[in-house]
Amino acid sequence: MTSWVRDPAFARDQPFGPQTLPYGVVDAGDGPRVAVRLGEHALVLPSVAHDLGDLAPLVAGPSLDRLLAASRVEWSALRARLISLVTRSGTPAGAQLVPLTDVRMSLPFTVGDYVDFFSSRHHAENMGRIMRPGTEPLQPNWTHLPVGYHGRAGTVVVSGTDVERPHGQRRGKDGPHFGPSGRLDIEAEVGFVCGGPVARRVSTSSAPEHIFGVVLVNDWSARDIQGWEYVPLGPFLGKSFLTSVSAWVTPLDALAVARVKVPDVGHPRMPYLVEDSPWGLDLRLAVEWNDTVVARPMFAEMSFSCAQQLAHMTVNGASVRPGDLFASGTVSGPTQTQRGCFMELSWGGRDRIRLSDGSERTFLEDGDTVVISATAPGEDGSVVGIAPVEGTVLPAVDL
Ligand SMILES: O=C(O)/C=C/C(=O)CC(=O)CC(=O)O
Ligand SMILES: [Ca+2]
Ligand SMILES: [Mg+2]
Repeated sequence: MTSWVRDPAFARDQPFGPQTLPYGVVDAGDGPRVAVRLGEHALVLPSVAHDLGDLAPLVAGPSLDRLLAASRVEWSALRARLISLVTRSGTPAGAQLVPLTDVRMSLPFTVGDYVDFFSSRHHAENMGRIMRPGTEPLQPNWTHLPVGYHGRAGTVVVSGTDVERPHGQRRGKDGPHFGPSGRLDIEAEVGFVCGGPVARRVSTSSAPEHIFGVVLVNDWSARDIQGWEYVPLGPFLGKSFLTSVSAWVTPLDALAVARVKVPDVGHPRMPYLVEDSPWGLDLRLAVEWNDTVVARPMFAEMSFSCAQQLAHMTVNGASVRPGDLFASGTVSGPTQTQRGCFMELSWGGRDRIRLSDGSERTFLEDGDTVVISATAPGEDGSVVGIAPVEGTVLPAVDL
């Protein structure tokens, strides 16, 4: 039986086949509406409200906020209903299936609190070697807890938003200078979108009740601003100017087959960080710089899982609520071509990175475009996609 959806990209061997079904918010000229991605099309969900029955109100609003505020039971029920709807042969009455080229995407949910972790051992060690030569690359806390900082939720934007080069202070030989960043960088990360009931002290085993799904994150970073400002309190203006996320949220349910154990850290984890079932994820990222793939970071290398990060974030009594977003930290692997930022790829600006047009780079130039994409293994040999996150650098404004 073939599906009523006629789109060659809506196939199980393609990232956005019926095994994925990510949610986003599209505007096809009649305002923002919740949709599910089918290959290179968006199915506008209010148009099939009749088939969604009692679950239709979850996707009736202008964002994913109501869906996020529901529960894992409802998320799984809606997904099951959608799978049967998009794989049947008969077109549902009223179904509005729009090519992605005809819609404008918006930020799919209202971002609550935003946290950025630092859970790649390779990234942490490389940054230590580059930024703090001659010292131990890992701080003594690193293997014991997922190091992180609270970021700026209000500057999280949807994929496709331009990135204006930020101004700021940086270190100079004769004291600090002010001006446009000369070391604008990316950070390829995986973001976890929270949902479900407001909760505190979330255990690793109940973390999936509070994690709706996954996006890709580009944590744009101005290394010169960061290097001058961030001791001892951590990143501030060097990262708060913009953080980009995918336009589509891949449900955690789509990643069941991709679950893997996180690597050992060399000693037992504290009890609140022990997992009774593994929540590492085998996501394979690709970083494209002006059409050249410059890195293929492996998320399975991350030393702390999303469940451990959420457990840690709430163990002190802090609450998590729908719309909160936490990012994994830059995803870097052990090899040179698995590094998730240009600071590492160029080793602090020492080495030049060659692009396919023959040009060379260390950090971002005005007009450059970066696209981060990812896939994961799905059921029965299928492939699950995490929608790409893309941005183009604009020159700094005149101040
Ligand atoms: O180790 C450093 O000096 C700096 C590290 C970062 O900038 C990384 C950060 O923002 C967290 C992460 O993405 O892993
Ligand atoms: Ca980061
Ligand atoms: Mg940022």
